[in-house]
Amino acid sequence: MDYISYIRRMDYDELENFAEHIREYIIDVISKNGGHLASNLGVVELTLALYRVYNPYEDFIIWDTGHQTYTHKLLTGRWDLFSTIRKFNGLSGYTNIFESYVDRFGAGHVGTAISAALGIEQALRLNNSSANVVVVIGDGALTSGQSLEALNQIKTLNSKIKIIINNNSMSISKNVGALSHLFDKLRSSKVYLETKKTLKKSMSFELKNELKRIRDAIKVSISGEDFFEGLGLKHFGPVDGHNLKELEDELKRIKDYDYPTILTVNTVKGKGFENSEVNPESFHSAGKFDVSSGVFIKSKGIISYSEAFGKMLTKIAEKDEKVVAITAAMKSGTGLNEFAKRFPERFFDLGITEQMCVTFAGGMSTLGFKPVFAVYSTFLQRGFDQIIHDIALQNLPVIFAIDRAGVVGEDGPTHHGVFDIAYLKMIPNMKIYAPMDIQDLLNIMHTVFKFNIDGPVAIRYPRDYEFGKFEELYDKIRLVDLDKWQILNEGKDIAIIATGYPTKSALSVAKRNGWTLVYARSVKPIDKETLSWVFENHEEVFSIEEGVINGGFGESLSRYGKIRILGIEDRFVPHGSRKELLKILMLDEEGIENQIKGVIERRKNYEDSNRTW
Ligand SMILES: Cc1ncc(C[n+]2csc(CCOP(=O)(O)OP(=O)(O)O)c2C)c(N)n1
Ligand SMILES: CC(=O)[C@@H](O)[C@H](O)COP(=O)(O)O
Ligand SMILES: [Mg+2]
Repeated sequence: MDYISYIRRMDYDELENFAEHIREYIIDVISKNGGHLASNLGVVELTLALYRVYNPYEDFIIWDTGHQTYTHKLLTGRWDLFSTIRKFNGLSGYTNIFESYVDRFGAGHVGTAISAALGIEQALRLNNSSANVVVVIGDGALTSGQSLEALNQIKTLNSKIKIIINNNSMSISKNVGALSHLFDKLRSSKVYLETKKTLKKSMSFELKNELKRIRDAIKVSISGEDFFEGLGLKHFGPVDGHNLKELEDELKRIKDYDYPTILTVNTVKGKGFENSEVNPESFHSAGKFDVSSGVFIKSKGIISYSEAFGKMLTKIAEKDEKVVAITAAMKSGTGLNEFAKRFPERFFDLGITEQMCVTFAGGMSTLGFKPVFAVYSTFLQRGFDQIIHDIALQNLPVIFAIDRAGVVGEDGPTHHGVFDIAYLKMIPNMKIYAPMDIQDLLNIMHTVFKFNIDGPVAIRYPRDYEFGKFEELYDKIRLVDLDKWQILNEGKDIAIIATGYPTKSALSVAKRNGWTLVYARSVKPIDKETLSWVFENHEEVFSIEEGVINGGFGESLSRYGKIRILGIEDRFVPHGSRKELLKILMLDEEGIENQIKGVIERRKNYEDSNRTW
């Protein structure tokens, strides 16, 4: 069904009913699949109005981050498939160019849309095409470094793009930084909105112009020169993002302007579902929930790595006033809520600025502080140069708490944290630890802070959980020899050297088969003594890691002897549950056993066939 011509035939009452229908559908599916509920509920009307004015099949609509594109997907040929969203083999939770050509540019990370749109616009020009280029970007994403870099080029590139700010005052948590205050002021220019509402029915042309003049005066008076106008864009709005008629009028107005334009649209994150309106942060990246109560469906008695990390850091900070925590807009995801409440003066949410966070941590460390940058593995990719240039080169003692290391599940390839071992391991001075379980995460943290570190340290752990309570684990913390590998099972012929999460599965396999299992808590430095012992005493040696093989842990061991590496082959991993993905990657217990037995079998067959000859 072609929903674009369908919505264009509707009157506003029909359109409003359709918006409600879309909301109900999204709520129903996301309550079962999990997903970015609040962001999507906020842009239903915006997407409908946008696609009545622009045609996504002809124009180029670029959605920043792509996490708010559920209505876009529903309207562009994916209505019937929507129940598969974020499931293995189902629709992606983001824009994805392999899924549909109207997903003009794939995303998942924040802040790429304006850059991509400017590139697309220049390419269209070279092709003599007059298609429109429109960006939809959240107020959080607009504050990220790459967005600002791109905004700075709009005038120079003689661009005509239209940027729509979806201003809901929220990143995942409350948006931070000076620009967020500017957006708040714009949002609450109620004088303008209310005057407009009162006058709109009887508005003459003169009155309309007078109103625009008032609006412009308000914008300038609250912010000095309008920030966006200073960058060469015409700035319109704010417009009520849930009023279809107003939205459409304003979108039509900017469509034909021959200059780059930015339109501020005020939306309510989580709109239309009471629980997500009241608590948009919890419903940003929502797990499964019960629609009637709005309560999340969670297993009881579990603790996640993130939660354990956050609690442990709070404990450590109680005793050590030099410990500070830094996040790039991921306070709750990285488990830092408690720390932020306990030590507000030692907690820094710097917004979506991973590069800045790395260098900021470096700066603090030069004055004797112990900065911990808690960051998802995939987002730390943004800070790669800063890690080398600002931290490692100066051997600064900064701790990188790398959450979501390994496959993350339903967010998929944009978010899997499978590259960090490879991109960190090659950096001189960098030490990398990968705990096999939550207990050892706490042990590593305890040890790292006990003995002052003398350079950068990364601790990587997965988006996973265990049954148990923090207090019980905390009671058992102990100092560990960080750089010494542990022989957890001594067997014969076959040895496995495992690091991080797959260690537990590998241990079960080793025990069952009488093989040796060495736990490499330290990815770098390599424990050469234990490694030599392994090579000298076993016929076949395997390594296991939840990360890419190219440039990974196993590859660094291959310099010292013959090793078979189990990890992630040279391809992007799709989305699906973590369990499903570990299975297809053959990194769960069954997969590890089958891979090793397969090698042994092939070797035996080869030897047998050689003997026959
Ligand atoms: C580089 C990067 N850092 C962090 C994130 C995590 N993240 C996803 S959405 C988001 C907030 C975006 O806020 P906004 O753009 O205002 O969108 P909203 O959800 O409010 O509509 C963050 C921090 C990310 N996807 N990419
Ligand atoms: C869009 C985005 O990047 C985040 O919202 C991310 O999906 C959060 O992931 P978690 O659910 O693992 O915190
Ligand atoms: Mg926002």
